[in-house]
Amino acid sequence: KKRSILITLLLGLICGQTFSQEKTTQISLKHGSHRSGKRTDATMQRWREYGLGQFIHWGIYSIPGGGWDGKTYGGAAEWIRSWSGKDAPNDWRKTYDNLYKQFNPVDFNANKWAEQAKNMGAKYVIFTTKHHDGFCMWPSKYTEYTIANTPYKKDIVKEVVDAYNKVGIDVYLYFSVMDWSHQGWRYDIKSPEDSIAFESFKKFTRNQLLELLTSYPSAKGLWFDGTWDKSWVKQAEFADELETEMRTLRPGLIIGSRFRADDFGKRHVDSNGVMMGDYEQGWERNLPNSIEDVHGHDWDCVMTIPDNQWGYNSHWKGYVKTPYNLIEMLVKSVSLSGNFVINFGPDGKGNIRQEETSIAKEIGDWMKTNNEAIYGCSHADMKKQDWGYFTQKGRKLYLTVFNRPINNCLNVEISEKGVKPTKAYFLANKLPVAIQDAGKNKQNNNLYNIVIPAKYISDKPFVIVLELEESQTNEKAYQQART
Ligand SMILES: C[C@@H]1O/C(=N\OC(=O)Nc2ccccc2)[C@@H](O)[C@H](O)[C@@H]1O
Repeated sequence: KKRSILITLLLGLICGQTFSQEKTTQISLKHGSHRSGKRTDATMQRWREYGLGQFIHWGIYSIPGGGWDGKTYGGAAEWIRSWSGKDAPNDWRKTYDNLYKQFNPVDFNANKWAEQAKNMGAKYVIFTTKHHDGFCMWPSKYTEYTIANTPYKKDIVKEVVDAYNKVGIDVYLYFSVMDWSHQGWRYDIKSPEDSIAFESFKKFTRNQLLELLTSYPSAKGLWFDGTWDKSWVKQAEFADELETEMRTLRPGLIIGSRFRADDFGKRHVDSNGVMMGDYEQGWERNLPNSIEDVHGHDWDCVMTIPDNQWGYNSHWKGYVKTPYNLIEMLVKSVSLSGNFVINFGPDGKGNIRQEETSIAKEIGDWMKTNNEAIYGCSHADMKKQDWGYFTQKGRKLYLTVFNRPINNCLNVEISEKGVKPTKAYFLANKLPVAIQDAGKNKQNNNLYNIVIPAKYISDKPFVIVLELEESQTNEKAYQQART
């Protein structure tokens, strides 16, 4: 018996020692993350308070709109140039590569787009300067494949930046590193020829990025894409130095986690699990389900209205999200301390389609009444309830109700020890709402029922404000319990 106790103790010691070594060993990286934790500067805080953004995918791919010669195809419309075989118009590439010669969006009016985005309640816009096909919506001097060589001629990026800034919406520039139009682009680097070609591509990419930052100084950040292929993943040093160069050129610049890979090809988070970039960009057409999924990072979710079409597609297939699907995703994003960005795909003439216009209107109407529960709000340390979501700003909790309980009682569990709600009222009309004390649960948390008046009818999600007393301790008491 004594021997077995001794062996158990020894094993425990060895495992404990191994575990503690794994926990503290950091892999030394030259090109991993250069900062951990959230950025605390004012520019990033402004980004954090946006809540709602607009994505715009607009380019040559908007001309075919997912089809050709009267036939439509299933893939993402902005990828049409890459389609081949039965899923593509025959002899497609040559046709596509000449489409820019007919790009003349006569209906384009950046001020109208900006007005619509303003009315929707968007605080920032992400605009495609260059998508994977390599066509530049600005007159880049590093390639002929630009807006300058189309019948339209004018600098669309400038028109968008100026129009959106004029109505107080910040602009972020989407840039695809992958560029199918450039001779030097490679998916991987497998030969000396690949290396030489890719060196010219890297130089071209750096030139274009510095050109964008210099030409549009009011752009607050870059939203990178097309960085998943091995060729780019192998450029840890180059990409790291380029990111540093861009941040030096534009102090405060905001760049997400999708730009570069570390010394070992790790993307989004480096080999030590530390996020690279200022916010997590992996939530693409996907949302975190809990605050744990967010890992304490800033993040944005970019979302299409149909299933998976970013560029204009004349025939939306599959499920098209309703305004209230999108409003629920927006509130859920803010309740988990993220931003929600809704994509619009204007057509080849520069029109925003009717479906997107009516969604923007419906969301805008809801935001006009309820934006206090969105702007500047973030996660509340409250137990998630079925009736909807909590967002918080200071000592105000915003309860956005999507699923009204039959008994009209919104369960609320306050884990901050000793903190009680002082009053509750509808955000829309400030009419008071009763707070019923419902005792304590087994974690000794205070329970309450917020009682929605039976006569209150709403066919839309609504917000109740719950004001809390000042917190009794600077550390939330329950956190001590958890450690
Ligand atoms: C915003 C979208 O970004 C893309 N691709 O994103 C991703 O591939 N996202 C992704 C992939 C795997 C996991 C997580 C995100 C593009 O190909 C697409 O055309 C669009 O511009």
